[in-house]
Amino acid sequence: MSFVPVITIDGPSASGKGTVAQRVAAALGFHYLDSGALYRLTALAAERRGLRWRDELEVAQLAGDLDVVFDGAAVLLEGDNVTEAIRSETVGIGASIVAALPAVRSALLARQHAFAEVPGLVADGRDMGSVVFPDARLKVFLTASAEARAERRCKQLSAAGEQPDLAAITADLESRDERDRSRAVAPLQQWPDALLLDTTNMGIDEAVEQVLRWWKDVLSA
Ligand SMILES: Nc1ncnc2c1ncn2[C@@H]1O[C@H](COP(=O)(O)OP(=O)(O)O)[C@@H](O)[C@H]1O
Ligand SMILES: Nc1ccn([C@H]2C[C@H](O)[C@@H](COP(=O)(O)OP(=O)(O)O)O2)c(=O)n1
Repeated sequence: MSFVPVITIDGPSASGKGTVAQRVAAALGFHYLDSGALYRLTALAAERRGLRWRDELEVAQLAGDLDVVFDGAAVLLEGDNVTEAIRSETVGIGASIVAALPAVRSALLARQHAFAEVPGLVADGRDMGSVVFPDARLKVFLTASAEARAERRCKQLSAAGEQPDLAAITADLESRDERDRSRAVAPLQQWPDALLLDTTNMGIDEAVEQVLRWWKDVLSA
């Protein structure tokens, strides 16, 4: 696996990881892994089966057996198009809850490794550089202030036809970040080998350009 070049982009919710990772992947012709989608799919599948998000063994078994197809931008769960359903705030909270269960994380590991194919992979999440792809050639920790992230999430939800409440979104982001940071397994953290990219006052283009510059540096080192 390690001969496939991997770029990891980890960071808190709504920092722009997915947007930047997809743009970098497109620029380099690399594959893209949205690892958060796997936790979101697990949470949604559990809800649909009537399981509680904290039932570790049942949810882990479900995660291991997930029938998922990533078809371009579309995501199918057991043949059902859930592209929008997995993006709701409720499913995001569920994802953060199931993601704290060690057996669920193990059940999703092989599926994530399978994304590392030639010519390369850009993977975004919380533990891409620390646990899933520790040998990645470039590791980025992408963040922004809680205010900037809450505003971005609100705009994103409005564009999707929801009517978000800024105060509720801010509270939700903060409690999700806290859960993701304080869990025992694979906590969200900026590890020493990751380069910090704070996009509080930076546009998407600039963030993408910075990652591509770092990648050039890696290749020429
Ligand atoms: N640097 C940036 N400046 C302004 N908005 C951004 C920036 N990066 C991302 N966004 C916007 O913020 C929202 C959340 O980005 P997303 O990539 O979904 O974040 P994450 O994957 O970290 O949750 C998107 O609507 C995206 O267009
Ligand atoms: N590699 C990952 C990716 C996501 N998670 C968990 C933690 C997050 O709260 C949820 C949802 O992740 P996702 O990246 O889709 O969430 P955001 O779009 O950043 O809000 O899943 C994780 O624990 N490890």
